[in-house]
Amino acid sequence: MPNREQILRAPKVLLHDHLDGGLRPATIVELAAEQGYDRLPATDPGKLAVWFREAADSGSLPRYLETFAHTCAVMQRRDALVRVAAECVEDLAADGVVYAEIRYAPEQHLEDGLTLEEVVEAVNEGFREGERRAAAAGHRIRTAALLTAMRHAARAFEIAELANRYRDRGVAGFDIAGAEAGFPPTRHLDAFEYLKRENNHFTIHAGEAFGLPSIWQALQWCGADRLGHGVRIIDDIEVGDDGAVRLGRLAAYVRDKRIPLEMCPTSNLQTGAATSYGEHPIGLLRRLRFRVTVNTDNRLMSDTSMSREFEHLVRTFQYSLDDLQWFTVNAMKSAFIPFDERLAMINEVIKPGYAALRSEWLFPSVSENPA
Ligand SMILES: O=c1[nH]cnc2c1ncn2[C@@H]1O[C@H](CO)[C@@H](O)[C@H]1O
Ligand SMILES: [Zn+2]
Repeated sequence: MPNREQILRAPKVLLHDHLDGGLRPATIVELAAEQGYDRLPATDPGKLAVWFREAADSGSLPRYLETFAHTCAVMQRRDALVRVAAECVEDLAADGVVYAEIRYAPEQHLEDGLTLEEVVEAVNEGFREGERRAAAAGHRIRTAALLTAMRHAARAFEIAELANRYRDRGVAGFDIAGAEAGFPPTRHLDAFEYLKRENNHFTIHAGEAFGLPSIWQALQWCGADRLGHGVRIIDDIEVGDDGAVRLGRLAAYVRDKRIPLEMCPTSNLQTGAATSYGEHPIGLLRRLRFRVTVNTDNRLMSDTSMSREFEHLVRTFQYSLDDLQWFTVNAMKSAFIPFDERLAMINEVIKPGYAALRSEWLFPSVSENPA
């Protein structure tokens, strides 16, 4: 089993990470002070970090989502967006992430007068700055934005157009997020149909706080390329007492068509979508060879990172470096950047990275961690 330090150095790919769910606590405190935002639940970064984790640990998605009011509050100005985006990339790179798609909802950053375009450009600038700083610190990382529309709102078409306008300028695709129950994906069918006509890519948060009908709509009505979470697909899988597995039609479709599942184990424990790491559907889905990927969702609210998600899985399911490589290659195959770039990432970055880790035992006296 890989140890913590090897997991940190293993190349990792992250497809599902919210920009407004990953701020550094100290940055929130500083931005709030600069901007005169006085509603933070704590002004000590350590206490604020604990507050986010505990408040998000609510067992309900709507209550989990309330915590974003404080992060979005300090992300209304250009310089704040640039800073948060740059720090996000630095943090991911320091954690060994080599490719990340980071999402956010531009419509949530307009309160101080920025336009949708200004929001996208500020975040893009921050991502590029973060990539440069990471490289200077010895970490190579490539990042792209996904533009999210909020499912309770009515701006999905406009945000889809925005994503399309910036598709060769830092934006790799589109997403919808927010409370799931009561807001089915078909509410935004016009946006998805538009993106399909434009040959663009999108993922949909589905099967997290609501079950199979949400997944079915996301795939069969909306045509999602990937599923955000998708954990409830487990409801369409039967495991008999003898261990025999039977897939329903929808689960079989998801597996047969290699639909990527953006799974976020820790986030699911907080929102009540799963009860423990051991019981999390990711174990069975990986065994059945669904196209499972591992993600952070919200690093701040879940007090997590890609390495920590991997560590939990390694501890729970005894995963090896081969398993971690499998998740990572799955994620890279499922990314929204062009095929030749994904392939080169797999062959030139990911596989050699894991091969180097796997061969360390051959050189015990030079290995950084001989145990
Ligand atoms: O797990 C999730 N499920 C649904 N919506 C989410 C989740 N995490 C974050 N957001 C929502 O996405 C917005 C844009 O990033 C966040 O502001 C939050 O409201
Ligand atoms: Zn999410």
